[in-house]
Amino acid sequence: MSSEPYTVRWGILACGWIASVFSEDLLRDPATRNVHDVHHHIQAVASSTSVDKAKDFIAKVKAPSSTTAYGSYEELVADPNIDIIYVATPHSHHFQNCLLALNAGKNVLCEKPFTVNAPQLEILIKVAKEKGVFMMEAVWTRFFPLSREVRRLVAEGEIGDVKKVFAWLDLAQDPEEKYKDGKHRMVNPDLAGGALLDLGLYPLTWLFQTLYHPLPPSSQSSPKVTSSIVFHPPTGVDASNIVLLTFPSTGALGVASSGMHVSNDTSSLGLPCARILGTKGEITITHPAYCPTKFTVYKEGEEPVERVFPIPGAGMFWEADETARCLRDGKKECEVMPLAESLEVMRVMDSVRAQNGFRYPEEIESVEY
Ligand SMILES: NC(=O)C1=CN([C@@H]2O[C@H](COP(=O)(O)OP(=O)(O)OC[C@H]3O[C@@H](n4cnc5c(N)ncnc54)[C@H](OP(=O)(O)O)[C@@H]3O)[C@@H](O)[C@H]2O)C=CC1
Ligand SMILES: O=C1OC[C@@H](O)[C@H](O)[C@H]1O
Repeated sequence: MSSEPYTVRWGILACGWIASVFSEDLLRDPATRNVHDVHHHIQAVASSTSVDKAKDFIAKVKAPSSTTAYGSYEELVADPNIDIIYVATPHSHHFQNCLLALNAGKNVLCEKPFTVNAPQLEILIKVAKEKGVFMMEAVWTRFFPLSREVRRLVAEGEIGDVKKVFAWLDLAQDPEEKYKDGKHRMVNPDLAGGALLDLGLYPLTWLFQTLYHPLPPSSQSSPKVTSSIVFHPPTGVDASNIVLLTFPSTGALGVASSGMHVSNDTSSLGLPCARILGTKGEITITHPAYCPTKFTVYKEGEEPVERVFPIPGAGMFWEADETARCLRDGKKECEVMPLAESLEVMRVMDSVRAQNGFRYPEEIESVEY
């Protein structure tokens, strides 16, 4: 293998909050996280609002002044100097933006949740395969060294057979007051708002990466879903939810909950966001579920073992590094976040919404675009 790092040329689609966090992470020297095999270059940035917004974004994240600024997503996906498009629009727009990029023959890393519903994701997967390009949902949490270590411990039976997992992501946001006009993407049904799609993805990630991902493919069958939702009456999206999953091949149970009214760790006290219960012990992950830095292993008759995993930056670079390795190696998907598993999670969220009579406007549920 060459000793030169493999460089990926990124195209950033949208200039909102997470796009800036991700871009700043791309620009961090990989050596600061002891990564030497891949490197990231921001080739171009596009805003659907204006080219000036893209220019301001480039200046704000301190991307090189040679970075191309576009005033439309169409121009971005047509740029032949881009290897991969990072989609950072609200959930409602992921389907159409990913399709745009895929149809232009571009590889895609799309922010979570992948789409509004599973039928949309099925189409994206089909198109990505037809075009022969790489695609992945940007579930950054899965790529943390902490998550990899937890998956290893679970797979190697450190706490025996995992039979129950409880996971939470409640972030108190006072939506009645803070999002009073109903326009913010957290509560806006036109942007696929609500706790489940935005926050619920993370506790579901903890269930899936401990109760589903470690299983051999022949045992990875769809979980049975039972759920309850409490709505946010001003806009009709879900404010809070509890999802109970039963995994048929192992008989393991998982409870995932998310919401916008209370917090599962109001004062950053190091309270749990997940408890992984096995027949020989437990692993407790500290809040927040999207970027925890600590877990503790408890076993009968043994001192608890606490493990700390610092994040040198925002922590989004680890998913970018893995994406770069996949592109370098010619892979079309990543085994850490396989497309089939994204689809399973999306199907769970579809079931939860169907069980509770929660549908978004037809325009964004549609598979026609
Ligand atoms: N991985 C993580 O930790 C996080 C992931 N996310 C995910 O990232 C996505 C974006 O979230 P976030 O960055 O907070 O959102 P923002 O509202 O800050 O940014 C979204 C951007 O999308 C573009 N956009 C295109 N069409 C629309 C539209 N109709 N309404 C609003 N914006 C539009 C705009 O960029 P422009 O005008 O430049 O085209 C806008 O700035 C979500 O899907 C969310 O789930 C969010 C936060 C954290
Ligand atoms: O992905 C996310 O993680 C952090 C939350 O604050 C944010 O709302 C969500 O989109």
